[in-house]
Amino acid sequence: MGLSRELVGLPMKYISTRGDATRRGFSEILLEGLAPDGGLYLPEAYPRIDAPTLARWREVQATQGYAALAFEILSLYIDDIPAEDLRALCARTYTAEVYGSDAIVPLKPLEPGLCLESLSNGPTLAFKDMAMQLLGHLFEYELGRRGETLNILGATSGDTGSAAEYAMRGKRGVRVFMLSPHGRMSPFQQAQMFSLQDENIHNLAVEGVFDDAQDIVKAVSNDLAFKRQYRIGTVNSINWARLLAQVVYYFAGYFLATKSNDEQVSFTVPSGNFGNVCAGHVARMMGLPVKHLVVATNENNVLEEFFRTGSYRVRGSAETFETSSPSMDISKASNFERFVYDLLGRDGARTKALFADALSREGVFTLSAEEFAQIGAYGFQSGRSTHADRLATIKATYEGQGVLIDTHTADGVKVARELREPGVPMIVLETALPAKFEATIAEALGPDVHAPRPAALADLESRPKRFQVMPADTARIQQYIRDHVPL
Ligand SMILES: Cc1ncc(COP(=O)(O)O)c(C=O)c1O
Ligand SMILES: N[C@@H](CCOP(=O)(O)O)C(=O)O
Repeated sequence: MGLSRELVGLPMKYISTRGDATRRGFSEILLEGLAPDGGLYLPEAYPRIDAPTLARWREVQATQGYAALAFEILSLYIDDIPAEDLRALCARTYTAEVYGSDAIVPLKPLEPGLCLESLSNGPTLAFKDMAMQLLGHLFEYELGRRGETLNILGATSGDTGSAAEYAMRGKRGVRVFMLSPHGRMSPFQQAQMFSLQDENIHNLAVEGVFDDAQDIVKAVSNDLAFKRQYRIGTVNSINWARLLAQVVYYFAGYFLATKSNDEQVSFTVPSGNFGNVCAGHVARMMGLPVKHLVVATNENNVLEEFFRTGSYRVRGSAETFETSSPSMDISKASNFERFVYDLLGRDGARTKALFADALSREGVFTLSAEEFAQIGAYGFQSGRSTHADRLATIKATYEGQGVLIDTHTADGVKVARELREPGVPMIVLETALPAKFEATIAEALGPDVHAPRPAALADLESRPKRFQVMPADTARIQQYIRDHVPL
């Protein structure tokens, strides 16, 4: 596939998926988010892990823990932060105190050959904390070093928002403007965000779906004059640092599920914006022995359809269903562009033609037969799950294995059970905890089963809320930012 490089100590630089070949360092793209040509940043080439390195990393995880493994992986991609500082940032981020156990991402067996990787034991009970906590420390470090401030503009369908706000609370020099789809998140998710009273946190509930909010984030990021004047940064997975942090738990999960590096595993990833599974793609490109990356969607099945047909057909707001796995109610997977860029042999002009031209003109693009034939080499498979599947899976997993799972993880487990193969362990990423989606848990299991929640969140939904409803209008959001950012 020709997209990797050997570990020979070359400087690590980043380029855009849309053809801007300007080589930028990590710290620059950390604060920048989207590339100036509207593309997404990727490393010039993926570092390729040889067998001795993989063996050493297995040992590092077993003897020194997750933070040390994170440092090993991150240091291949970040060479403009001194190694000792980066090591300290990893150690400060990945602690048992924040993630509930020394293992940080323990595996939970479901049945022979099938397990969950627990990614949702951080402060906001979703996998977003795995990367967002690191991002909070990285932003604070880099802004402190430069003596600058940053105004983060984000979009959330339920979990990125609270993870970002919890990670950025009290961080020097950082303000957060978080757009969410008004009325479409669970009561717990809304309360997690809207109950925050911090001055530097602004919750803007947009009249629209997640994709409308994400479109606004991209439009603002593409207004380069505004972006520079108001120092706009991003925390969505369009920011490469988010993805990079997520690469680590694919390695960690692999080491926990296997005894030797000769074994292969597959991962099933409940998917929406394609950030999580794209991190798995990066891990696989680095040489992690992953057989399949299974993309599990809910009824909003744009991605499942793509991997089945080669056509990427985004849906408008009216066609985006409101489901019981609301964080995956996404019809334009912004991160998907990174994978397609790799699939097209890193042809920036073709990627731009598909994403900037065809998609905005017609709302759809279809790969050529030759391009579609390449997908198998990248290990992707896909499946879809519905509300009835979620209820049945939550019930079967609770009654059969005594494990209570959330609605998004249920989408993953349903698809994993369909696609797993004998002899290849299947790891399903647990992307949230059931406490966030109580109504559907009650629908699946009856009113007597309660999802446990941390004592500190017992009264969450009854706390006073601070948020503002706004139209899905880029100019109005920009005006709100002008009104709240001193120049
Ligand atoms: C609980 C949960 N599961 C799955 C997803 C989908 O992940 P991704 O957007 O990285 O595909 C999200 C949102 O991103 C989420 O919050
Ligand atoms: N599901 C996400 C949507 C945003 O995804 P991101 O990974 O790009 O931040 C959410 O819960 O907000």
